[in-house]
Formats: sequence, structure tokens, C-alpha cells
Amino acid sequence: MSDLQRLERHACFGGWQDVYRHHSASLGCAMNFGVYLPPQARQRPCSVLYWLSGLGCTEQNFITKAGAQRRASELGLILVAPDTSPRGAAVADDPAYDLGQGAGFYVNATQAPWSAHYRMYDYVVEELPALIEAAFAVRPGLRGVAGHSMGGHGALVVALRNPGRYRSVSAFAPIVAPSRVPWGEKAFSAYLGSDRTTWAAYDAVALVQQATGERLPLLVDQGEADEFLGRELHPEWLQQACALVGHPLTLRRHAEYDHGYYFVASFIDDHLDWHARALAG
Ligand SMILES: N[C@@H](CCC(=O)N[C@@H](CSC=O)C(=O)NCC(=O)O)C(=O)O
Repeated sequence: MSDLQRLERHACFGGWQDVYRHHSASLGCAMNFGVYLPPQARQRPCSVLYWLSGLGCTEQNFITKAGAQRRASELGLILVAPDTSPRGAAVADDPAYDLGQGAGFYVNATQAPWSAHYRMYDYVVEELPALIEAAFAVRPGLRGVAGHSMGGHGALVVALRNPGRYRSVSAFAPIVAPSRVPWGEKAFSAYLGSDRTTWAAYDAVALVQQATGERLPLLVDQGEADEFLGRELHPEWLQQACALVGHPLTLRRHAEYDHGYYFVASFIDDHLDWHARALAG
């Protein structure tokens, strides 16, 4: 039985921006997530877009900064935005912003002390959708996933690893190959250990190259003035991998945009349209 508790409710573009808390069995702690319910959800089941946020974020960053609710209300899309890691005094942490709480990297950790709670992959792929589909009027199986930076990595990975589970995927400034950049090397060493062969299961570039079945089209937006572009993101690696295996990719580069939510807010409508098209019907 769900212990779903509503923490916030705000009228927003004819619908509701809510925040909920529940006990997560995958993570072994309380978790918050935001849900935007468009006005159409009062009348009929709607499709769901899951949003995965980046380093240092909670469920609040996307719902307060991306400005996604206006278009979602027009399209009749439910938006679900979970926190980015397990939380709490009993949960392992690190003082750095890029490890521990706020930096779950959407993996199932295998290494102590992280393995006790850090199972964000299972949470995002299995537990949260099951909860959403039981608690809200959603169209079964009609799911999309999107994200930003660490969350862009998460969105690409969960979609590429689960053919048929998502109808659409998109990302803003994603970490496309965490196995090969400092943020990912640090997190994966801690969460997954030193055997790099285990890292490929969470690396979008590796997954694109390995895929044999479904080739879900990818939409990626990248700012050219992104302070993390050359060190952590490398969209060209995804472009090369997609070209090599014929994986459909729309990569859009935007002069002058940096890494932050001003960039996300500038192009979020395009992403919502992309998902709504795939989720229609
Ligand atoms: N200097 C920041 C670094 C954290 C940061 O930039 N986080 C980004 C995502 S980066 C990759 O996942 C973010 O989304 N921040 C939240 C926001 O509202 O902008 C720090 O020290 O925290």
C-alpha cells in the first residue's frame, strides 16, 4: 500500500503543480517528487513525461525553473520530476556536490557504503512509474523520459537500456559518456567500483554502440557557452557513435547558451512537443 503524502499543491495553468513524498522500497528512504497535472487530467488519463534533474538538484529545480508547465498544460502531459538521490541522515553522503546526496547518477550502486541506498536506476525505471500508474490517471505504457546534465545521462541510459518501455527520450546538455569524463569517473568509481567493464551499462555512448534492437530517436540540445562542455559533456562522442551504428539523433547546438536552467527554459517547449508527438495515439 502506498504511503503517498502530498506536501505541496499550487494551481498552475489550469492544472496543479504538486509535490509528494513517499517511502521508497528501492532506496530505503523517503523520497520527494513533483507532479504537474495538466487540466486535461481532470477529465481523462494523460501520458507521462519523467524528468531527471542534474547534480545538486532536488525535485524543486525543474518545477520552479524550467517553465515547463505552460506547454504541458496545452499538450495534456503529466510531468513527474523526482529528487536526484536517496536522502537523509542514515544515507551515505560526501561533502562534494558531485557525489552522494544530490548526485545519484541514476545507477544501482554495488559498492559500500553506497549500495545500501543508492539504487536510483531501479527507482526511476521501476518503482516510480509503478507508483505513478497506480496513483494517477495515466495512459498505461505511454511514457517519455527527459533530463538535464546528470539527468540527461540518466534519461538516455534508462531509455536505451529498456527497449519498448519509453516512447520518447530527450536531453539537455547530457553527460553522454560518464565512463570517460571526470564527473562520471568519480561517481562510477565510488558507486560501481574499479572494474570499468561494469560502467558500460550506464554509459549512453557505449549503449548506443551495443544496441541491437530498438533505435529510439534521440533529441539532444547543447549550449555552446556551456562551462562543462569540453570537460564533462562531449556531445560529439554521442554524435559519432550514432553515426557509426545508424542511431537516429537530432543534436542541436545553440550559440551563447550556458549550462543552467535559463538554457533549459529556452528550449523546454521543443522537448515537450517532441515527447507529445511520440506519446500521441
Ligand atoms: N557549481 C554547482 C554545480 C552543480 C550544477 O551546476 N548543477 C546543475 C546540473 S550539472 C550536472 O548535472 C544544475 O542543474 N543545477 C541546479 C540549478 O538550479 O541550476 C554547485 O556547486 O552546486
